Amino acid sequence: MDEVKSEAIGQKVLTKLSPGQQLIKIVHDKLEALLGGGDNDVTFNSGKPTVIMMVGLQGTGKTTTAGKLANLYKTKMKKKVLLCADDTQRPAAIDQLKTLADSIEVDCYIDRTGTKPPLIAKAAFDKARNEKYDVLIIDTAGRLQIDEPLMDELKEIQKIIPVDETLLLVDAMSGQDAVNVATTFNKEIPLTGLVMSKLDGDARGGAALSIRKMTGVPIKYAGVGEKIEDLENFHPDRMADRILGMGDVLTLIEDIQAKIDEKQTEKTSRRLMNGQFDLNDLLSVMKQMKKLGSLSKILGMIPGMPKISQEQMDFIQTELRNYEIIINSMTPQERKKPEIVKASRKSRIVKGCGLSNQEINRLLNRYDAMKKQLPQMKGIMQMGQMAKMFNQNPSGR
Ligand SMILES: Nc1nc2c(ncn2[C@@H]2O[C@H](COP(=O)(O)OP(=O)(O)OP(=O)(O)O)[C@@H](O)[C@H]2O)c(=O)[nH]1
Repeated sequence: MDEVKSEAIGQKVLTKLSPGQQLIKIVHDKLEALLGGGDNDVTFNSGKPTVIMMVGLQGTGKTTTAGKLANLYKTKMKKKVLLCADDTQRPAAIDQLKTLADSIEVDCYIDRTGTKPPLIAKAAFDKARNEKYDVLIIDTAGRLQIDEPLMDELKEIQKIIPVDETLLLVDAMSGQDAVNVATTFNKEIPLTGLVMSKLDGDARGGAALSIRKMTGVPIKYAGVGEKIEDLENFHPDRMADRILGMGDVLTLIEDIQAKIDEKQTEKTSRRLMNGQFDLNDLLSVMKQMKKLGSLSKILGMIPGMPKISQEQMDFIQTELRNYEIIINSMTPQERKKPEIVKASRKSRIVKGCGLSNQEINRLLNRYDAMKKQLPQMKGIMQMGQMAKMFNQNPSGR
């Protein structure tokens, strides 16, 4: 399809979206462009082995990923693969790679005689060339932090054998640290690609964006689990989705739009803005939240929200239910002016709602604390307004 035509279709799709969705789509596309670009896969040589060197700090997943790549190239691309255990720092790493190699029936070059890593790499390369392997994957040593001996060793390997791909392992969970590591590695030994490991974890993966931007090096693969088949080619669009939590944001906006009682929300918002907040307002906010589903569902849909355990969630839900029961046992005057609820009123409410004095005190203390946090409360109440604004057509039609 020619570009003009596809652009016209793209515009048509865009104009069908609400302004909020359009905004998210534009940000998404921009993110995708920033994350992608460049060559997103390994290019294989013909007639001589393609040499891939895995580098990175300790525990980032080099050995595991070396095995995963060997498996991918062997099973999906029918390549003859040789692994090289060049991590002489950690003897267990040699056994780890050998076990992985055996499990996928791939050859593994091992030298336990104290030979220096660059010479082991050279011997493995000679074997790969002489025995017509398509790919040689070298698992190098990791360090706790970047140091000179490590860099010298890697530079030496690059000097004595023709390394086609130097892939840096980046742990998605390590955030800004990963950005610093990648930038330093790339300055010392030019990288041809990055592998983000542990993307099956909780990390949103914002580090991928910074690393891509800071180094200009393409992200080629994503590790999505501990098993040998848990490796994917890197998809910038999926990563953009993940960073934005896009599906979730749209669902949240739609849910709010569909379920929130706009008139009630507006009324409560206005009262909040005027600094008026009583127990009737609290009851109304809780009723609106109930309509959106469980609290954990709402919090889970907001990008960047820390995970809350089921136990904590159950506790919060019970507290909210109790507040509702207590407020319903109060007189209209008490709801409007909770500060008048003293000992005798409390014992009447206790009798009415079947809960304890302590629980009533907790509600009143919470109410006091909330009143002090009115500015943030305003923001929450405005979500309903935002949803409305997002779904309006900009031309007003
Ligand atoms: N969940 C998850 N775990 C991973 C992933 N990749 C690697 N791991 C785990 O991370 C841990 C460290 O992986 P290794 O492959 O031993 O790391 P390394 O970089 O070779 O470590 P050193 O040899 O000490 O430098 C292991 O427990 C792996 O199973 C991934 O994509 N997801």
